[in-house]
Amino acid sequence: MEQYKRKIYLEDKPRAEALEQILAACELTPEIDYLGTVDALGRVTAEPIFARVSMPHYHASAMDGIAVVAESTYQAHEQHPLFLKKETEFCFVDTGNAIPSPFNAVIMIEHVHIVDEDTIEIIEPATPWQHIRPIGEDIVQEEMLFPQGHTLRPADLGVLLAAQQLVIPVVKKPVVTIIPTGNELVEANAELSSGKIIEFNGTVFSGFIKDWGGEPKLHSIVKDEPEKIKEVLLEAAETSDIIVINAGSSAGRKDFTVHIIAELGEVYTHGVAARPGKPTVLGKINGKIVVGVPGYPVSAYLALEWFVRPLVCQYLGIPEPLRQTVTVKLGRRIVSSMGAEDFVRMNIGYVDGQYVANPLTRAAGVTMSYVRADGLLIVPPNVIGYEQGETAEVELLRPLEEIKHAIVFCGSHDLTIDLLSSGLKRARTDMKIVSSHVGSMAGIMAIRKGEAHVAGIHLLDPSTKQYNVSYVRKMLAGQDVVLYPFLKRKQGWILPKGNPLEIAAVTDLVRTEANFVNRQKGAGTRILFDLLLEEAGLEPEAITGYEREMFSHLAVAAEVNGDANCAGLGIYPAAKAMGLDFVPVADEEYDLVMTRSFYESESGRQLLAIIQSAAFREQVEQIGGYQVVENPVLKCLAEEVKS
Ligand SMILES: Nc1nc2c(c(=O)[nH]1)N[C@H]1C(S)=C(S)[C@@H](COP(=O)(O)OP(=O)(O)OC[C@H]3O[C@@H](n4cnc5c(N)ncnc54)[C@H](O)[C@@H]3O)O[C@H]1N2
Ligand code: MOO
Repeated sequence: MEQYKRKIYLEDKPRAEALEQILAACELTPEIDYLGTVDALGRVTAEPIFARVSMPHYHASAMDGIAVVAESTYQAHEQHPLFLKKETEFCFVDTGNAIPSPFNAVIMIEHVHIVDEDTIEIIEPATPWQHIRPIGEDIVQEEMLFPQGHTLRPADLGVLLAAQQLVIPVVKKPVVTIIPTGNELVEANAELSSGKIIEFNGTVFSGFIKDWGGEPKLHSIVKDEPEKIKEVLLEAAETSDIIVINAGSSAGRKDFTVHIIAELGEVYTHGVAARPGKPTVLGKINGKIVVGVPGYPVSAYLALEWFVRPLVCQYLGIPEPLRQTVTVKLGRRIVSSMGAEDFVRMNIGYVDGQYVANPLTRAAGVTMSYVRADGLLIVPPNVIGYEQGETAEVELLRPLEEIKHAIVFCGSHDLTIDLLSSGLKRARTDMKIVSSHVGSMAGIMAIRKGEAHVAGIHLLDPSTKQYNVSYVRKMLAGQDVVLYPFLKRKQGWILPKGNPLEIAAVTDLVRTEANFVNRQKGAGTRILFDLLLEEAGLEPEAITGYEREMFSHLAVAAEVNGDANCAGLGIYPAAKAMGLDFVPVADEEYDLVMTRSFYESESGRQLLAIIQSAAFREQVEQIGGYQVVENPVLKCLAEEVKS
């Protein structure tokens, strides 16, 4: 599209300034919907609402018993029981009954002695209006029940019905048209080919907009054709209150969102000083605000929250909801760029009485990091970051209670952890495992720094040929931890189907110049590979791809799957999962190192009970290449490590 030049340099406008501009530029006057009360849940009142009748609207008995004239009972006393005659001096009433005149008090049936059908005896006087709900005790006719701008909750609907308000003026939900654009986008059920991307941002945006009180209208995918995009934008400006156009916001050859908005209306901002989400476009077409959010999902979700949520709230006349925050200790150093805000997705664990948070990947295309995140650390523009161990405030994306009950699992990746996780969730709906796959060494370090409850490790000591024990004794010396034997699993060569290069030993990698896929430093598999090299008298330089590091067994298998000249080292189930060949090299011991306080805690006991259950063992052994250690005896006791 020759008429539109690439825009290479974006602005760095402070987010608050960009927002202020569009809030001021938004010309919408909220409209009113009149809804039946029963349909008004979650809606925002457009006007103050007053009671049409009182509740109760008559004097009502608050108890089961008898109605009396209080003044005529004053003589009653234990020594001078008073006898009352039915109809003239008392009448029976039940809770909720109207109190007939001239009665003005109720005595509970438990305090009444029934002498015969027409006579009762009381031994205590009643005070005027006791156990009577007077007219308007709850709601007084004409009182204001709710101001405008109130979001109606279930109990609010009860009040409205009781006050005979049957039609409620609520603010119309602002209609937000969402326009996904891109030639590469396809529907989720399409046949996939390289370069095609499933359109899912639109559905996520719709969900957010519903949650915020708007009415999403998801347009079908629009191709990168300026004329088509213009047509859709102009139509959306007619039929909706706010427009969200997705992608085409940065510097690509077909990123012309900004030019089209400028042509059809005006652009206020292209580029905000916040990451991810920087290449956001803010403008207006025919009186309607257009928010051009970047394509990368995480950037898009944040940009939507920064700019679309405030527009929806302004329209509805409600404040923006604030997230709960928690103070955390940072498990890792956080680096941020000066002059821009950084939104860092964080995992939070509750370990040894404090919240510890670690950053997840900052890649804007990794949706799972947003899905897994417990919170967002927002680094202000004038802060270049935080040191490890510093405290910081994190906005929560989940309830704190949920975070508090999570078992923080660190260390080497193993497929059985997912089984353990679902087993735990089945046994205890309030508990879960949060795992991060950082490798065995980093797992031990996390235990040492009090950032995790459990770490899965498989570290072979080349000198003793023994797994894990020497590492725990050395790296966790002086700490209150135990080493729990968990699994035996097969490690071996992960190879393309049919093993075309006929690899069976490390020397074969050199002979065939196979493309090796390594694991990251500190991973148990990496240590095993280095030992194999050493035993064969080889240097890392002899291996093609020694520097190519993957962070999990499955990632290694996925690499091998795509390349007939490839080879990796990893566990059998990863090879099996991808239909690859496997040549066993070692039986390794995958153990769990945990703080003693966790081992002895209720959560720890629960976790070990699942590990030792027959059902779990069966599930694990079915995968193949695994054996759960039966009747395990702790390999390392806290006392040994401590001394
Ligand atoms: N040379 C530069 N390149 C890029 C820059 C830059 O400043 N200079 N910014 C990067 C950043 S940061 C972001 S964020 C993205 C924004 O890209 P666009 O808004 O132009 O989006 P696309 O390129 O069309 O898409 C990017 C990516 O997003 C995913 N995507 C897009 N639409 C959808 C959808 N409807 N559903 C799901 N996923 C979607 C998809 O993975 C696309 O590949 O630009 C960087 N580049
Ligand atoms: O701004 Mo991009 O949105 O950093 O990923």
